[in-house]
Amino acid sequence: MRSRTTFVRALRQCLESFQGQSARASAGAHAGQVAKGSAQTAARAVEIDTQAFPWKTVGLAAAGATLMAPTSQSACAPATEAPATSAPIDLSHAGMEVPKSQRTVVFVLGGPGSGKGTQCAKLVEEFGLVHLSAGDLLRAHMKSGTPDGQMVADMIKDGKIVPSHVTISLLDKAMADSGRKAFLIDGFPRNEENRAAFEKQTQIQPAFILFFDCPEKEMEKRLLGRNEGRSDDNIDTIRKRFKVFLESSMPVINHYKEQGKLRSITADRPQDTIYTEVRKLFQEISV
Ligand SMILES: Nc1ncnc2c1ncn2[C@@H]1O[C@H](COP(=O)(O)OP(=O)(O)OP(=O)(O)O)[C@@H](O)[C@H]1O
Ligand SMILES: Nc1ccn([C@@H]2O[C@H](COP(=O)(O)O)[C@@H](O)[C@H]2O)c(=O)n1
Repeated sequence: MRSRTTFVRALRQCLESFQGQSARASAGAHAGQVAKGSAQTAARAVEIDTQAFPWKTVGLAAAGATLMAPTSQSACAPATEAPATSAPIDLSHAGMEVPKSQRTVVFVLGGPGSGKGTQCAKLVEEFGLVHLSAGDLLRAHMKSGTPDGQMVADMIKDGKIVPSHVTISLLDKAMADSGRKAFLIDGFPRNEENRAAFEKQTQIQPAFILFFDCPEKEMEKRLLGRNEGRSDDNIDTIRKRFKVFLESSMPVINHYKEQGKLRSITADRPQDTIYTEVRKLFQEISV
């Protein structure tokens, strides 16, 4: 089983290999923006470029980071605007696949509208982790014209959980395409089937689970006010999603609680107050 120590080691390795550079890769986050919400942003999850920013932040950020990718550049494009540096370059950022055994994952869970995507965007901004939202990847997939796209669209509209093999394939591909090692996986695993299939297929155990604990009333208010044109942000589907969360996702959260891996955050507070607590979890492991 992969431990917290392993997570720290992986992050340190990244840190060491990226001194002098900062980077950021995200499933849907521009700096300072909320990560969720559109197929376009999800598509960016797998578009990582190798251009380097000057060193900006400390800790995991340094570990991290590749830039948000301009869509015209391939993952293997040379670092045309990189500042001069004698620091070693991690080839994982140049399009080479990182071995699955070196991947480190934090699952980000919580009810619909609990603020997972919002807080992930802040973590991406500060720590440079790769944010992969399962929902965003599925929404992009449903628009991709593939044969199961309509099935995924119907299931999302109905608040149902898409078969694990579809979601895991998308996550696995996004992880591989990123060329990176440390991931925030948001909205996954949603049920026991998701959890067991991910472990079996990837052999990855999460470092820990970041859980946003939020009352339904508050989540409902947020979802109804989100206004991103999502097919499932209507009161009928929202109620179905709450039911699925209680019946299918809570057992997964309880499983990780029993394993001592749950880091629970009270989520019906202002975003910045929440983030102050969230970031400490990641600072702890970056020192
Ligand atoms: N702490 C907060 N207080 C008030 N509103 C918030 C807070 N955090 C997020 N929001 C808002 O609530 C809405 C839902 O947030 P977000 O998309 O981050 O939730 P989520 O858990 O990722 O949802 P989903 O699982 O449905 O994708 C957004 O409009 C966001 O701006
Ligand atoms: N592991 C998952 C994650 C999501 N879905 C489907 O997507 C919908 C939206 O998810 P968000 O995390 O963006 O709220 C969700 O209601 C499911 O229909 C899934 O099937 N499996």
